[in-house]
Amino acid sequence: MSDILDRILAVKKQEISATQTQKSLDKIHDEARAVPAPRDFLQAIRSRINQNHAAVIAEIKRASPSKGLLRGQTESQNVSGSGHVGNLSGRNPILEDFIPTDIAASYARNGAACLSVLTDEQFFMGNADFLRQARAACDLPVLRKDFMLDEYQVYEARAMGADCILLIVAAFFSPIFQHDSAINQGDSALERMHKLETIAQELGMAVLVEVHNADELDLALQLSTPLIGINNRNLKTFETTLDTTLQLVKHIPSGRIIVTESGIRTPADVEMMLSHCIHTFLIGETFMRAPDPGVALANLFTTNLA
Ligand SMILES: O=P(O)(O)OC[C@@H](O)[C@@H](O)c1c[nH]c2ccccc12
Repeated sequence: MSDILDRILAVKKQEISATQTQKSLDKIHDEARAVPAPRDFLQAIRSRINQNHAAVIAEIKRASPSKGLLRGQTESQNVSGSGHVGNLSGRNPILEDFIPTDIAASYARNGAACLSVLTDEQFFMGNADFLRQARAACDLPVLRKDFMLDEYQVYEARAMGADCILLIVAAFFSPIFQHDSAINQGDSALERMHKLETIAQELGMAVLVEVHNADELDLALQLSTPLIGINNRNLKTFETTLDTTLQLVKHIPSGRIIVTESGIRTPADVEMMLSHCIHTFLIGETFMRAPDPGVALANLFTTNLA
């Protein structure tokens, strides 16, 4: 039975070819060069750390395949059809409205370094418009959180306003990339990751390369980006353990910025990471389930760096 990452990638393959027939690579290429200049994602992280604060990449994620709906309502639940539920007192906070502009502004007010916005529609109920709206509502640089396989998606990311892309190493190790020549076009995993990184950098975007084990980390360290994400959630099984970060961090040379991703919930989790000199965090669910996501961020990060 194929795992969840393989299922997602199979859908991505269809999406990439479908969008490309609607809009050519040349056209998206032009759009990527016509949008306003990118914001400096790396600098935003570095300057928070230089000011002795943890750098938080705060995520806007409406749902996930493992947890279902995290915030807001689905179309069928939304009786009014307006996208708003009205201000009922005493309601469950997770049924608060999902309004990307409000969430982004709250994250920015409460000290986030950057945003991450899920744009995958089918598995995460995300949308490119959520990224556009969130970015327009604040000054923070924004990561397009999606499953990248093809150069088309990198241009598409910039065209929607993204300032950073995610490269998930496991995606390039997957059977769909390894065995489907329509997708790999003869490239090895490393060659394709290099190509996507180069395009992103030419467009002025940063690259967050995500790993989950030592083999993936070997490949990630061959890229030039300093941003290494360690995902505490295994995308094949969806099991989460913060130990993943603690194990892999030992193998990362100095000079890289390590981002601990997923499953961070409590002040004790944050303290534990800080005590291992990990200063950059990517957090979604904990904030999305809170009545006000930005306030939840401020409450989780109360201490300065040592
Ligand atoms: O909601 P969490 O457990 O705080 O996790 C956020 C982020 O790390 C997670 O959404 C994520 C990390 N890597 C990904 C790759 C694809 C989709 C989602 C992700």
